[in-house]
Amino acid sequence: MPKHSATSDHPAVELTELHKDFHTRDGVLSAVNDLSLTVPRGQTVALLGPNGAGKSTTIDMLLGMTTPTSGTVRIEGEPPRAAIRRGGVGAMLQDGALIDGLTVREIVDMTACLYPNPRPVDEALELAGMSHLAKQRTTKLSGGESQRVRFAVAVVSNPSLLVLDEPTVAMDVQGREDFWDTMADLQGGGVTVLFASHYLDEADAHADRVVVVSKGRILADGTPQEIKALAGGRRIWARVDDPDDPRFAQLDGVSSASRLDDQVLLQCSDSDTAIRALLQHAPEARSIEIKPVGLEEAFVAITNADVEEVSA
Ligand SMILES: Nc1ncnc2c1ncn2[C@@H]1O[C@H](COP(=O)(O)OP(=O)(O)OP(=O)(O)O)[C@@H](O)[C@H]1O
Repeated sequence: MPKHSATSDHPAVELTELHKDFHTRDGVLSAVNDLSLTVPRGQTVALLGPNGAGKSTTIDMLLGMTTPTSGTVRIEGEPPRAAIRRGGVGAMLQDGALIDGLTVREIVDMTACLYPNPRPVDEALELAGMSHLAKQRTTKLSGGESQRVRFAVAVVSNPSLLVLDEPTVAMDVQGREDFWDTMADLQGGGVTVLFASHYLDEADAHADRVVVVSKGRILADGTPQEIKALAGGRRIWARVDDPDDPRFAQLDGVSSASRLDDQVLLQCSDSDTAIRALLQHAPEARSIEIKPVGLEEAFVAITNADVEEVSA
């Protein structure tokens, strides 16, 4: 168990009405806009959003690296710096530089010395799959290996909260699998995880909760299942004689219809009702497929709806 997990009743993360404005040549850019988020201990949260959504800025504020324009950040009831000082937080950042000229072990060892109750260095190297490269100098590492070192650095303080900004970028398929296997062990031990990612399959497979952010605001917040349901649940594809028939969109259980070559694609609010209505309206329908909406499609639908709303 992580050492801080039972010390207080506060949630792992509490972001309250966070705002961050950047003053640029073109005026004030609102990177994070009234963002509030509470993460209970032990939960794994994926922060998803298009480029420039405000994910990294939110993470920077969470880690005390950027001061919010307004709003508050608490980690297990404390300001970020206090939580980090006691070793309660491990972080992997997008551009976290590794000191040149040191070996992998020296870097992890040096980091361990900064904290009161670190994990044994060998264990951190093992968790990151870097034991065999412990003597390697950081300048000789590949992109994926460098990411693993950042992970070893993140876990060596024995944190109860891991904050990871696009953790598996540059990792190959095996590296990603190993990483998530290790994460599963840490999650099983009660560690809270907040990670930003562009890999929606990772969020779907490994997060308890998905928070979709765009233009600094939260657009959707729920389990991967709930987020997928927001985009309309299921879709039906069928070959029909007239895929342009506008009456498909009016069928019971159907929220919208579109043509795909010689098929009609029905976006369903209730796929059971929709399939009955489809067969009644177009008995010739064939090659019928019903598929759930994936997280990727849901993400696109949610963020596109936001663009349309803003430009309307
Ligand atoms: N230091 C800064 N000065 C000015 N603007 C900034 C600064 N840092 C970030 N921004 C702007 O704030 C917005 C949010 O950026 P942020 O890096 O948080 O997005 P992100 O969701 O992490 O994007 P990505 O997925 O591309 O990493 C962007 O428009 C970005 O250009």
